[in-house]
Amino acid sequence: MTAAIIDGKGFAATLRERVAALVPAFEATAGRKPGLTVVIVGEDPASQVYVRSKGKATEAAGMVSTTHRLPDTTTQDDLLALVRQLNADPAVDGILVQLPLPKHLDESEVIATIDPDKDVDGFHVVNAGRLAVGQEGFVPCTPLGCIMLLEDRLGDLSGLNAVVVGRSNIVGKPMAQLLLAKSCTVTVAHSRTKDLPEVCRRADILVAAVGRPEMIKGNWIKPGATVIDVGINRVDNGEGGTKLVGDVDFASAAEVAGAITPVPGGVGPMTIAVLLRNTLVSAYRRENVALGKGAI
Ligand SMILES: NC(=O)C1=CN([C@@H]2O[C@H](COP(=O)(O)OP(=O)(O)OC[C@H]3O[C@@H](n4cnc5c(N)ncnc54)[C@H](OP(=O)(O)O)[C@@H]3O)[C@@H](O)[C@H]2O)C=CC1
Ligand SMILES: Nc1nc(=O)c2c([nH]1)NC[C@@H]1CN(c3ccc(C(=O)N[C@@H](CCC(=O)O)C(=O)O)cc3)C=[N+]21
Repeated sequence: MTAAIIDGKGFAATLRERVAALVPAFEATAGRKPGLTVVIVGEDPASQVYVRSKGKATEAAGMVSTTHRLPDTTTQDDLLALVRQLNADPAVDGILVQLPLPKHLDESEVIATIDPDKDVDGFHVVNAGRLAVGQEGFVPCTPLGCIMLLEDRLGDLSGLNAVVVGRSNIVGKPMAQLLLAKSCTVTVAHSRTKDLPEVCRRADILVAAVGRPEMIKGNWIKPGATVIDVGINRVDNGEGGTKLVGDVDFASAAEVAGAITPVPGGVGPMTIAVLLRNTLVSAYRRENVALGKGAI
């Protein structure tokens, strides 16, 4: 069997267009555009690239993008003061503090300081709690993007066996919560899981969010399963350069799976598109402008 390739990049482009199409109605009512502010501390080159592409995508969708670039020497107090200032700024609908932060800064305190109703990353404990109990809030962009791809491909997910490999607060755990909310039977695997290949083989839906290049092999996959590869790993390409690979060994997995996301071009582009979607939703909610259910 050769798996269908799930075109995350194409789906993300369509989602960005749908977001952009909903901006004018907001602007007409609120008298301003939705605004996303990104805060980046330090010079990490990969983070700089992500932040630039977020800024470009935000503007392309007709929203206001603001970026605060802070030096490595920024103190915790400086960063918290900036977050509080953004919380109080009515033109800011979404706040994203790019992670990871330099080691001397306390990420959890920074996230806890963001107004949960501007937390378009969905990382605040209030939003994690809302997701856990099924209340409206913000869902982390990467897992929400994965669910969109899964529902587009499979329709109703109820009753399917889903295995999530990875239990981080930003990907694995919210992914498991979302799959549970869609009535999947969910298993969360991690570094202490016994016989991971066997656990993976039970999955109709396999989500890999591990951070280990090409760890999940084709013979760990149930024939016909849908495989979502969240991993983004930069590795040697054997010719003196680098390339991006996922957490799934794409070549062997594609021979067994029914459908699979590629890296790049799969989940990554969805993360940014959902960030724009969350920012638009935040703007509509904050200004009490009606956004029909299921509009985005
Ligand atoms: N596409 C996108 O937009 C995004 C991609 N990513 C990528 O997704 C991947 C995961 O990210 P993130 O969740 O932040 O990573 P973390 O490092 O926070 O979490 C990794 C998880 O994988 C588990 N794990 C590690 N090694 C193994 C192993 N050998 N067997 C089983 N489980 C293992 C860990 O288990 P334990 O808890 O026991 O330590 C942990 O729960 C990374 O490649 C990252 O770059 C992340 C965010 C967005
Ligand atoms: N507060 C915060 N929120 C985040 O959402 C966040 C973060 N910090 N820190 C870093 C991770 C990682 N992340 C990605 C976004 C887009 C791609 C993406 O677009 N990837 C392209 C390839 C990009 C390339 O070529 O380098 C793809 O997979 O096709 C990947 C990864 C968001 N993150």
